[in-house]
Amino acid sequence: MITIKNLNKSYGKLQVLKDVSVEFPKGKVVSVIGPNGAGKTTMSKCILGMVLPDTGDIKMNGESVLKKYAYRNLIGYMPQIGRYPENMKVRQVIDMIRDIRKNATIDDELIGLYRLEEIYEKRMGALSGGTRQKVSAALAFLFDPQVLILDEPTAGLDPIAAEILKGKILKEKKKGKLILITSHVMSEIEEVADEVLCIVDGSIRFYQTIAELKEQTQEDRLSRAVAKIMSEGYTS
Ligand SMILES: Nc1ncnc2c1ncn2[C@@H]1O[C@H](COP(=O)(O)OP(=O)(O)OP(=O)(O)O)[C@@H](O)[C@H]1O
Repeated sequence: MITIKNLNKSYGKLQVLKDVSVEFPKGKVVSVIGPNGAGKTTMSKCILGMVLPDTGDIKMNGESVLKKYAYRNLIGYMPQIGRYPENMKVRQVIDMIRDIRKNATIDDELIGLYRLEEIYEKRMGALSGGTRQKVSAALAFLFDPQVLILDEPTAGLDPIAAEILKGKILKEKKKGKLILITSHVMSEIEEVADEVLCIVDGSIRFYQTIAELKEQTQEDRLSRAVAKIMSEGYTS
């Protein structure tokens, strides 16, 4: 569904992505892991067209996305930190985004599950960090996109809100969507993801299913399997 080929990106002298090639199939939840600063968000932003790679290509459903725009309608994005006009009310933000895509199919399930209507008249600037995350999650899923890119989606969410989001992720996966999740929480990845892509220092360290990782390391917990691979220098 998304194919990345020989992607390179530098910021000044710092090479953040080094010849990254990977293929993400539909109907999977892929967790993107790796140390802080490894290049995970930069890769996501390249897919979204928010960062232009220096070299390489990204294809969605067989077509290059570089310097194109229409494909973005197929992707829902939840950023690590959602930035909104502080003075706008929650209702105004949601209406504004809806207005941009008048003819799109609407999936407002998360608006209901998070009871966002109850805070519609609050200003974005007055929301707690977790509530702001709920708005970001609701917006990411709002247009029923084929692909979801979620950057540390449960960071800051309370346990109930996090469960609701995990449930939603699994529900959308069943519909054949591709969901990429950046996360540092291994227990959570284990609950929702099928595959793990590990990026270290701008390069892919491994891309395997959770079952393969456990089998290869003979560990039954993902956190231990990943720790073992990282410390013992396994590659695949
Ligand atoms: N706009 C930018 N200008 C300059 N350097 C940047 C920019 N965006 C990211 N970087 C640098 O690129 C590197 C990779 O950043 P990126 O955000 O992709 O990492 P990450 O793997 O998502 O990290 P984290 O787990 O901390 O979110 C970091 O060293 C970061 O400082």
